[in-house]
Order: sequence, then structure tokens, then C-alpha cells
Amino acid sequence: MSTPLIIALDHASLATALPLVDQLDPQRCRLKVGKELFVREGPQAVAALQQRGFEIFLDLKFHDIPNTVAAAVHAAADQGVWMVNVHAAGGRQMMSAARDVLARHNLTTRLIAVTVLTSMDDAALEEVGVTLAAAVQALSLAQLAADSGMDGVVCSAQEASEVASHCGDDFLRVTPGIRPAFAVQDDQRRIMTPASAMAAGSTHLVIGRPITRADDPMVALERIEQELSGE
Ligand SMILES: O=c1ccn([C@@H]2O[C@H](COP(=O)(O)O)[C@@H](O)[C@H]2O)c(=O)[nH]1
Repeated sequence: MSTPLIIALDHASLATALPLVDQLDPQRCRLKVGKELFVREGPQAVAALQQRGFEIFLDLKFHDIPNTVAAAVHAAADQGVWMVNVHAAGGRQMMSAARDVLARHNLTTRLIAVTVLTSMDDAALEEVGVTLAAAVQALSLAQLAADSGMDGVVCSAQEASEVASHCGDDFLRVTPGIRPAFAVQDDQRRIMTPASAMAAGSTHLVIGRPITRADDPMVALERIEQELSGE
């Protein structure tokens, strides 16, 4: 599938997500199941979306001791999800354990690591003791993720080109914080428009509220697709 679009289904239940999902084409987007939907509905939400033909990014951002994270990644991959993620700040041992468990079980789920959340700017990072600029910290964590065998990272589109030049073109740059010109910023801080993000080297765009909270989500999605195709 060549589409870069991943729609974040940050819904309170499967029932509230399905009216949108049932208008979407699995050839034109993937779906992201995050903490709210998964905590409320569990693996049955993933299965219901897969039955409709969608590839699923299970965005649970695991961050724990290596043994625990490896087991959780294994459990996620056993559900047949396309992609799963951990926090790069969990460190090399944790990421390697997650990579190893997938290899041991011949599971092809893509494994990526979150660098610096797109909701954080330099000031927010400083409050948690990181004095590097967000872009510098994101690049440093991306390099650690690459060294630890990850398939790519979650980063801001603002960092995508630097990540590609340091970690290689095949290393995925999955970028949330995407805000089309018609959308509000919400709690995101390191943002880019869809077209700029692709031009800057994103491989995948994660988009939630600009679509899911739009008055007409399908119109919002079509506007984004038009922007991406240069129309
Ligand atoms: O750094 C990160 C990591 C994950 N996310 C997730 O992506 C979506 C973005 O949703 P929007 O509504 O488009 O802001 C959301 O599910 C986050 O949990 C992120 O935003 N930043």
C-alpha cells in the first residue's frame, strides 16, 4: 500500500468510531488505535477494524523494563497489527528486547520508537530535565532507535529530513502533529501541514482531530488528499 495516511481513531468506543471507519477505504489509509479505544474495547477493536480490511498501527507507546515491553510487543504482534511502538527513552536494552522477541517468533509487525512527543516544545522538555532542544533530542533518540534495530521512529515532521539523513532513507519517519491550514493546533507544538511534512521527508502522516473532529470528516480527508496530490 503506498498511501502515507494513518488516521488516528481517538474515539471513546468502537461504536463511535465505526460511522467514520465505514466511510473509509482501506486502500487509501491505515488506522491507528490508541490508548483510549484500546483500553475501552481491547483487542476486539483491532479485530473489528482488521475484518474491514484495514492495516492497524497499535499506538500504545510501551515504556517499561525490557522483559515487560518485549512481552507486550509480542502480544500486540500476535494480533496481526501492521505496526507497534515503544518509547525510545526506554533505552537500547528495552528496544533490543522488543526487536528480538519479534525476530524469535518470525513476526513481521513493524516496530518503531517514539522520540520526543510532538506536543512538547523545548520549554516542556526542559521541565522534565532535558536541556537539549526538542529537535536535537529527537535526532539523538532516533539514532539510538536505529542502533537498537527499530524500523523507524515517531518524530515531528520538522525533524524528518535530519532523521532520514542520519538513519537512512529506509528508516520510517512516522509523523503526528500534522495540521492542515484549515485545522486548529490543539495541544500539538511541533507541527507541519500535510504537504510540507511529505516534502520534509515524512514517510507516514498520522492525522486525528483535523479529520475526526471536522464538521464533515470525509470532506476534511478529501481536502488533505487533494493537498497531498498537489491539486
Ligand atoms: O509524538 C506523538 C506521538 C503520538 N501522537 C498521537 O498521534 C495522534 C495525533 O492526533 P491529532 O488529533 O492529529 O493531534 C494522537 O493519537 C496522539 O496520541 C502524537 O500526537 N504525537
